[in-house]
Amino acid sequence: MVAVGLHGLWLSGIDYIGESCKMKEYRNFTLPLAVSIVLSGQYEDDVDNSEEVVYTGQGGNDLLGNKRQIKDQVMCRGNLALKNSMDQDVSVRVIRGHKCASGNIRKVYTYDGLYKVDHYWKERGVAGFIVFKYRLKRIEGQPKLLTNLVSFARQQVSRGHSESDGLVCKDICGGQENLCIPASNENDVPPVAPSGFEYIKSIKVAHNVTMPPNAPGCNCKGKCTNAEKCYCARLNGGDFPYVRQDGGRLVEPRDVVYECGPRCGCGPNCVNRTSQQGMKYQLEVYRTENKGWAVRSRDFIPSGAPVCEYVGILRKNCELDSVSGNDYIFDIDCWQTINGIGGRERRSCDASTRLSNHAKEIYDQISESEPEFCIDAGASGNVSRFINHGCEPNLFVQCVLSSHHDVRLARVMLFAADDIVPMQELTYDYGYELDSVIGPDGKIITMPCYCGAGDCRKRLY
Ligand SMILES: C[S@@+](CC[C@H](N)C(=O)[O-])C[C@H]1O[C@@H](n2cnc3c(N)ncnc32)[C@H](O)[C@@H]1O
Repeated sequence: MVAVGLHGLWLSGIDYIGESCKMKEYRNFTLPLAVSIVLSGQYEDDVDNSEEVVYTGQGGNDLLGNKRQIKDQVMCRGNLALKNSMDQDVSVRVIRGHKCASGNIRKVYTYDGLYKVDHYWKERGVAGFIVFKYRLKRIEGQPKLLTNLVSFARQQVSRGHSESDGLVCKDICGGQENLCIPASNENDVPPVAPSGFEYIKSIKVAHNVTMPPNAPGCNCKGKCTNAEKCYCARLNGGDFPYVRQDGGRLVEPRDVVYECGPRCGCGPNCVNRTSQQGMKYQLEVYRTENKGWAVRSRDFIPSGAPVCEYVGILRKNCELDSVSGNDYIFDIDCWQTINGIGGRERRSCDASTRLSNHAKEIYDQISESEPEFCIDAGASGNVSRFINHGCEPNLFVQCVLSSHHDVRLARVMLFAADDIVPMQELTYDYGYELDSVIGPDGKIITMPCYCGAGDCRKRLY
């Protein structure tokens, strides 16, 4: 917190601008002036109701012993600073410390927004000594406060679901995934559960789509480790796309990731099968105010980790022309992305320069400027069908080839673009070009974006 400038003091819970400050900005203020407080359960007299906090002033507390009040507090330093902030209507940052049950991190801190001190008083605290009390109220119009849902246990929110507010379904996947996926709804009255679709764990292929034969594989045994000898590593440009940390993390986005497949000699735990291991993070579907359903994680997700595959029915795009109103179509546009077609942004690694002969034969057949195939998760899909678009997303789309090498039918994986803290909405960039969606009457269709990002372009398409 000190390093990022959120709270400037290592030990004290009230950070303030002191009386010696000569900066012009504070010329007209009475100093000291509080700028941030940390609520960490240190004071026995603190009351924390999330949006409203009663904060105990500083001093008189046996910080090194049993943390109890051992003498009266005095109206100076941080205590005076909080009073001055109230008198001068200056907002204060509130940071909460959450105890971690395990791991090396003993406490996780969350920045919970700006509050204003609206009242202060003096009273005899629980231990019989004078303490100052400050009532702070959270300023309205800030993003919803999630801290009361968050109880960190080394990068993880409790996996029990019964305590989660608004639980409407214990497991939308009915036990199909490695972990259950609860759904909660605190927005509708009465609170409904997600419906109108069948949960499927893996891709189903439409009857008129023929999957390519299995691609040749590597001769490695057990786990692939030698990038020079491994055929699949060579397809990836001579290295493995994943590092082993946390069970496999993708180092960077690529045009295509070639994973080991059915004809490879390695076993199921090879790092080059990272996207084939199933879901590892506790995801939750929840109802939003204006975007329908959304997905968040109750676990911390490290950058580069696989989150889920976009699963649905693998269909020919030409079949969909007559179908309108399906919000769950994912075009497999890997080839178009590799070639920067239709405004798609090319990625840094150019896989097309290092394709196997087998893959090149397939690529030579592709002349389409529009994707031929898509994944339709309208009627059948997995949790990814609930993930919304974000203009500053925390997931990215990665095409993965594992059993065959035909990019038109690549698997679509979502990976963490950044470290993702628990309870943050998961989003990816849907990649629509503005004005690219045309209605049956030939007119452009637009859709507002409510992702809430600072840089939101305000339209999904
Ligand atoms: C694949 S679905 C995502 C899940 C969807 N919210 C639901 O309730 O099932 C895509 C649809 O969600 C909505 N959506 C996704 N991202 C959005 C955003 N940033 N702003 C507004 N609506 C969004 C749009 O209706 C979009 O067509």
